[in-house]
Amino acid sequence: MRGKLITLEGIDGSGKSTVAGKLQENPAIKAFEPVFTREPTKGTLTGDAVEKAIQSDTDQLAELFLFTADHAEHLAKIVKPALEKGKIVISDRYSDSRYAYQGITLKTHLENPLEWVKNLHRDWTIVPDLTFLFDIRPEVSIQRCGKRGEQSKFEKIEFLRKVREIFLRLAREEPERFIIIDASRSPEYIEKEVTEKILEFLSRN
Ligand SMILES: Nc1ncnc2c1ncn2[C@@H]1O[C@H](COP(=O)(O)OP(=O)(O)OP(=O)(O)O)[C@@H](O)[C@H]1O
Ligand SMILES: Cc1cn([C@H]2C[C@H](O)[C@@H](COP(=O)(O)O)O2)c(=O)[nH]c1=O
Repeated sequence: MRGKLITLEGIDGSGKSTVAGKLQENPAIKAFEPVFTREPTKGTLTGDAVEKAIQSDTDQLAELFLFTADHAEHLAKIVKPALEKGKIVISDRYSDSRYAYQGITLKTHLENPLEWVKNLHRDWTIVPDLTFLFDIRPEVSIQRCGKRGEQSKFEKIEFLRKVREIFLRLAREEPERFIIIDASRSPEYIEKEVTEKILEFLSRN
């Protein structure tokens, strides 16, 4: 039986990686022996290319294709093999990040970048079975990013406000797939809520 793909999404600083780390140590989640992964991938040719691209003023269309190439590699080498073995896969960021972020960065290149990027994926991607959207005001998430000391070119309030709007639109369009999490709560509270929702989902599917 095919496994289940669960994704964590949200703007920079929304707390996805912190909760992903907690889930990896959570006994109730560990019992399912899930595969934890992320996009952009780490330690791969495509993930390294993405890392370099987002640290420089790479053309937005070129950046999209690098993120998308990384997604193809992620599917082929990690996601598909795990799902075919019946495993649960939990990914910290996935395609919805591309739709939300490049749906904004490509406004200078394309008339309707969100639909164009979604169509680019349509015939070959794997749609998640469950997506947690860590929703937070960019004013709060940017403060958190500042505290952790690193600054990516995407960590700008007005940009993240537009990215957040796309994430919320994606969630409205697929209410059966998305669970919106109030990411302003404590990491402990969010871990508990996400764990409960995952266990509930797995008991039904
Ligand atoms: N619920 C929370 N409340 C307060 N601070 C938090 C919370 N979750 C994470 N943080 C802190 O905010 C910063 C960003 O957290 P984290 O890296 O988990 O966010 P993220 O969504 O993965 O960000 P990015 O996508 O940019 O990697 C870290 O310094 C982390 O310690
Ligand atoms: C998968 C993906 C990510 N991004 C952006 C989101 C972040 O600002 C950076 C790096 O992500 P991380 O979680 O901080 O490692 O890249 C994007 O623009 N498009 C994507 O498809």
